[in-house]
Amino acid sequence: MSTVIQCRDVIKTYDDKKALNGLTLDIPEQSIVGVLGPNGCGKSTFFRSLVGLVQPDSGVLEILNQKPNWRNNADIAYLPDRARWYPNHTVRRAFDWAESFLPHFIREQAEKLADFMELDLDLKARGMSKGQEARLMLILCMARDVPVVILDEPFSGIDVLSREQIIEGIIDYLHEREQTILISTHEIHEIEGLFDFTVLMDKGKAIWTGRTEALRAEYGSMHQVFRSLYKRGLEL
Ligand SMILES: Nc1ncnc2c1ncn2[C@@H]1O[C@H](COP(=O)(O)OP(=O)(O)OP(=O)(O)O)[C@@H](O)[C@H]1O
Repeated sequence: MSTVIQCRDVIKTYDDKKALNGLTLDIPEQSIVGVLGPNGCGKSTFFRSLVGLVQPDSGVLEILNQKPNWRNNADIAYLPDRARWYPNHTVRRAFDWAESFLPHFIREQAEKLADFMELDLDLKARGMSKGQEARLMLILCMARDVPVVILDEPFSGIDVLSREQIIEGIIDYLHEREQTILISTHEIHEIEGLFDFTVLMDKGKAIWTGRTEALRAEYGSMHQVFRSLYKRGLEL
């Protein structure tokens, strides 16, 4: 299977802190990838590097067979952590904006997802709960027909019941599409069934990468995975 992302010995230092400390991994195309690890292990820095928002100090990083650059960002949907929407815009206006400015945005798909996630098109961002705003941001990425979707903690702020409902629905939706989807999350126990492929990070490195079924076969439950692989215990 061909790879869509390749990283070799990528290092990124902030002041004297190594956010990425020799990150090496390959991500196969058309897979749903969980990028997991404790707070501060470098997940967001990895994602920001993939869209060119962060320049690594050294190492090799390629996405869609190119170094990250603004031109191939048209083919990547990226949801940053802590993303917010313009307070005065309704969901409908956000979709108008996305239709004009986001390459490969499919409005019909966005409206289907909004309906499915019970997000009223007339709701303004300033009147939204944290969870409703998180749904809007998720839809703006998921409604794009691009080869790579990168979601940095897309479920934070969404309550457990809604999260389960949304996740169940998007499993079918995602498996119908020929995209590579990277998702970082701390909600591991609820969504581990979603991932074909898992990257476990710690201290700026990938400490395990591979098919999720191989991870389970090697370690058992995700709980056991984290007990075995993270000496600091369960911090997710
Ligand atoms: N702009 C920055 N300036 C200084 N340090 C930073 C910056 N961004 C990240 N860091 C540091 O780099 C390390 C990795 O941060 P990063 O946000 O990539 O981790 P993370 O795995 O996404 O964490 P979390 O799960 O808490 O979101 C942390 O120690 C963080 O404090």
